[in-house]
Amino acid sequence: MFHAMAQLPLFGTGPRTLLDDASGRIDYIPGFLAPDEARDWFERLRAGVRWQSGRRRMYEREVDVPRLVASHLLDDPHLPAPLAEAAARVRTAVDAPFNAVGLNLYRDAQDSVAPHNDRLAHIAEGHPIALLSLGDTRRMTVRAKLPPRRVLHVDLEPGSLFVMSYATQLHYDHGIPKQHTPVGPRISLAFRVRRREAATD
Ligand SMILES: O=C(O)CCC(=O)C(=O)O
Ligand SMILES: [Fe+2]
Repeated sequence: MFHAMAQLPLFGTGPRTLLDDASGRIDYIPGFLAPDEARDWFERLRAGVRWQSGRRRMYEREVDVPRLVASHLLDDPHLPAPLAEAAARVRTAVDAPFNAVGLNLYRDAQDSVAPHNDRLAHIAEGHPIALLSLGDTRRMTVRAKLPPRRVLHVDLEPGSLFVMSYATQLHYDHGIPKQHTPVGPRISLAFRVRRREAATD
């Protein structure tokens, strides 16, 4: 999945493969972006993206998801510049034809994403999901769907890249829980290869 790993500019402690077996592969690359660059993209995206309150159906009601969201196709002529730059950068490390990015803004410790797997009906089969983190560090929990329910906790630091293979979405849920200690805002960029028929959804 990765190429030219040795040539990546690394500002952290180096890439780590957190999981690599029949259930899938997860890689964490701290310091994928330089700290200044991560800060710059964070500020520009926080100010420049049309953030929306996400809605999801829960039983009969619609409820707000506890974070702000946005999404873009990468061939959008109005793609905000930092997203185009980020997509190009991610493509240098992950060999996948990413065509869409989902953005999440966690405003504070109360914002979260519930455990889930990304919707495979929307993702072209076999392609990974790459999460670029900006802003404050939040902890991701990855938990196997079946017993024994193996759990991974990963602190997603600013400027890091977290890559989950397609297979992991079948075997694991991932989420960002609310936390008890105060934390500043975080933005994540989720790069995906969307199926053509799902590209506008
Ligand atoms: O914020 C993150 O790093 C995770 C986001 C996520 O799981 C998603 O957008 O599907
Ligand atoms: Fe997800």
